[in-house]
Amino acid sequence: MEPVSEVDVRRAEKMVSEGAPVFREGVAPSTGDDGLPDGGFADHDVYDVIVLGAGPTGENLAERVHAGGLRVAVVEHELVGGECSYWACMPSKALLRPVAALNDVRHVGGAKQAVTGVPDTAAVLARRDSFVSGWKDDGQVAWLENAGLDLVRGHGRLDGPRRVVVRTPDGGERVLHARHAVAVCTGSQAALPDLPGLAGARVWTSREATGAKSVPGHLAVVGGGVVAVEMATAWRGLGSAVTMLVRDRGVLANMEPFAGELVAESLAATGVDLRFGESVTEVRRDADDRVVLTLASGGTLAADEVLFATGRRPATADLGLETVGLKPGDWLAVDDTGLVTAVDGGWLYAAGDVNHRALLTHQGKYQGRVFGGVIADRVHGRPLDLRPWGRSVATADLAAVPQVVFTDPEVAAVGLTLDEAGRRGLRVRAVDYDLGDVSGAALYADGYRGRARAVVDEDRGVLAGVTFVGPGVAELVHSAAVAVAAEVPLSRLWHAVPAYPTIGEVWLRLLETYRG
Ligand SMILES: Cc1cc2nc3c(=O)[nH]c(=O)nc-3n(C[C@H](O)[C@H](O)[C@H](O)COP(=O)(O)OP(=O)(O)OC[C@H]3O[C@@H](n4cnc5c(N)ncnc54)[C@H](O)[C@@H]3O)c2cc1C
Ligand SMILES: NC(=O)c1ccc[n+]([C@@H]2O[C@H](COP(=O)([O-])OP(=O)(O)OC[C@H]3O[C@@H](n4cnc5c(N)ncnc54)[C@H](O)[C@@H]3O)[C@@H](O)[C@H]2O)c1
Repeated sequence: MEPVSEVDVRRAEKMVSEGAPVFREGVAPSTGDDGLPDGGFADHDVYDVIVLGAGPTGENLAERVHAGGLRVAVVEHELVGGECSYWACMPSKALLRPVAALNDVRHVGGAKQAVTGVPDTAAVLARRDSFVSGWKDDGQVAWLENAGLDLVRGHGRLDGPRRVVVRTPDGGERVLHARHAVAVCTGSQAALPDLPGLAGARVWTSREATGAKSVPGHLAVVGGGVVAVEMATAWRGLGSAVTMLVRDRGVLANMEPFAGELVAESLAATGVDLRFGESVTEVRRDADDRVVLTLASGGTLAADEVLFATGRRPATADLGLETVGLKPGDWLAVDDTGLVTAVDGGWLYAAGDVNHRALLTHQGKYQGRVFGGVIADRVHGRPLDLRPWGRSVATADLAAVPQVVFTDPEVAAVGLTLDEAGRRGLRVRAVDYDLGDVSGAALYADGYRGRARAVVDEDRGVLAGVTFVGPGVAELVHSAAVAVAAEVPLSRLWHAVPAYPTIGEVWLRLLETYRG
């Protein structure tokens, strides 16, 4: 079976076997002005760089730092691989994929007649379990070790500049010293509202929603963001009755408005009870073990489970931030090279969810690659390239973040929405196209419904953002990411000829519409 690890194990093994740079004592020497106390601690507890958190971000950052010839410790208090591998991206997509596959077939005349049953939910859950390796991290630990990184199991806390105290699983304590840098890659956790009764009501967060062992009869979902719509899609597709309680007027508020509209329409068509402008004021479990929600509009709603998909908070509450002058529980704002802006001395970095730039695995990995390289360059005294899109800055975080929402229809977007571009003061024009009018889309699904928008930066003749909504559009997102990140002039995009008849021919239709 393919490695389910979010990191490409084979690539790492190849890299190691090909003799990628390994730590050599002396490459990054302690110069005496490195701020470490003289003696009093074991050499093996002195590292060039300490990485807190072995999620996708920490793994990538540590690998880059090590590739730069530095000695790295990675501290992890739960599973190597982090939220993404075990409680987020992988299990959620493993639940969604069978639902999407069935939806696809049900929209193709001649094929749909072959689908007469319902999903085998036990098989779906077992497949999900295999994608999270039964919540065991042996594969990722092996990757880490093969990559030459030292794993330190336990809860890490800062204890002043460049010092980390690790509470180890055996109840002991290990003190680590960093010669050069500490990189906080501790991610984020589900944020729950402060509601009466919530603490004792055994509500679901994204962890329970992606890890459930059975299909709830009736699931209530609070929230209208990405987790809410994806989990409503998954569990509705697997047979749950689903009620969504959305306090806003629509879902997916940060995307182009038509994305949320099409997704909400489709959720309603599958039988999801969508209630907009609705909030929960109290939660309790009743004697029958049902969860009872008191609603702001009056009345109550009883369900078997309730998922609070109400956003994220940084995993910084118990990180010793107060020992370096920061406030526990805060996001860690960084500059474009990853340095925490509020801490002097150039030693504290933060990457991934915890810096709040873009809460997505691929952006965390990207930051890991960029910031890891920066750390190594700074240690070796090599010049940085700080120009926008230079090797030492995470420019894409600001201008070209791709995201796919795996609902039916899918939403694939990159860069700025029309609204965001306007707020940034760009002179832009929106170009819209009905995806159902593209031959490849019509072939893909009978009655195909979808829409595309390109946001054109009129002053520069390039794309500021692109959004596709429709079945099967997920894989289009990278073409759009290339166009936006590379700032391909529209005049040149005409020469990127989409193959006929694919959904990608929407690119041609968007250009024709823009030209008029
Ligand atoms: C349900 C859901 C689905 C998602 N789906 C997608 C998706 O499809 N695509 C996508 O791009 N993104 C998705 N995301 C977002 C993605 O999961 C995060 O952006 C990603 O996990 C962030 O990676 P990270 O390494 O920054 O943090 P994390 O993955 O949270 O890793 C942080 C690690 O640090 C460890 N840690 C924390 N504190 C300490 C400490 N003090 N000491 C030691 N270790 C510590 C944690 O145990 C963890 O292993 C999803 C999120 C959710 C909730
Ligand atoms: N496919 C993907 O890329 C994917 C999938 C899932 C999650 N993610 C990432 O994970 C992050 C977290 O997702 P999320 O959906 O939890 O957060 P979110 O910020 O996207 O959405 C939170 C939702 O909860 C609502 N909300 C917040 N507080 C509330 C309250 N007290 N009562 C009622 N509603 C409340 C908000 O209005 C919003 O609709 C996102 O930033 C997203 O990028 C990505």
